[in-house]
Amino acid sequence: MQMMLEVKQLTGGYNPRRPVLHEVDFHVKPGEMVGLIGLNGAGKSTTIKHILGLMEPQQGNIKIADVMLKENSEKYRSAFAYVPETPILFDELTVEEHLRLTGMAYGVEDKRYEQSIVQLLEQFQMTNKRQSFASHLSKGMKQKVMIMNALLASPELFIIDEPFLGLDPIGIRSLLEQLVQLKNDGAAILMSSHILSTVETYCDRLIILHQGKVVAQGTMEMIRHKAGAPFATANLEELFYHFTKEGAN
Ligand SMILES: Nc1ncnc2c1ncn2[C@@H]1O[C@H](COP(=O)(O)OP(=O)(O)OP(=O)(O)O)[C@@H](O)[C@H]1O
Repeated sequence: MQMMLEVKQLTGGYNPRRPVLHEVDFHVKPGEMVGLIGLNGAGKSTTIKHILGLMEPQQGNIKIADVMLKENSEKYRSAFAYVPETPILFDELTVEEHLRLTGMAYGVEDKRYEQSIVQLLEQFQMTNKRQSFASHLSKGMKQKVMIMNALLASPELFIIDEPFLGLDPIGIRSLLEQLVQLKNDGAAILMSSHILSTVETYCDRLIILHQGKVVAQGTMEMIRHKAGAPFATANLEELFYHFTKEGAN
């Protein structure tokens, strides 16, 4: 099966003499939700910045939809939508204007646009905020606008950074339902989160980053196997602790 996202032997960071990431290697296929987890400072956001093309790999390469950014930036960029941890909106635009902009940027047809935004606004309990300016929204509502924009764009790959923090329980459930639907329809999803129970329940595979290295990856079964016999029935939190405790690797 074609890889939607391929990160190959990625070494990178903010200073060429002191890389933050060391030969990070993983992929996400269509129809898969993959969780990227690690302690504070493990390198999750740095990995995501490289994938977004905001940072240049020092070694290795990244492909989205089979192309590197430098080979075909339009194909690379239009294949994914990114939901950042901290919402980034235009204060002077309304919720609907944000959605309209996304619809235009991703070429969403008028008919699908109308149907989608009515559904999204309802699912995320934002119908009565349709005409509100972004500056008048709460933090969680801003996060919902970012998520609705990504869902409206409906790309082949979603990159979602710590999506649950600002959301209320209904928002979390709506997001998870939508992600499962998208995945079942063939989308690839890379999600970074500290909420391990949710990651364990929803992700098909996991990548555990520790001090800029992948210390374990695969299905829960594969990660349990790697941890050894005492972890045969361990949950993700126990496995996470095992692989990220001081000096684990
Ligand atoms: N702008 C920056 N300049 C220099 N170093 C940075 C910068 N941003 C992050 N770092 C360093 O890179 C390392 C990885 O940080 P990163 O933000 O990728 O971690 P993270 O896994 O996303 O953590 P968290 O769970 O806290 O969000 C840390 O040592 C951090 O200090």
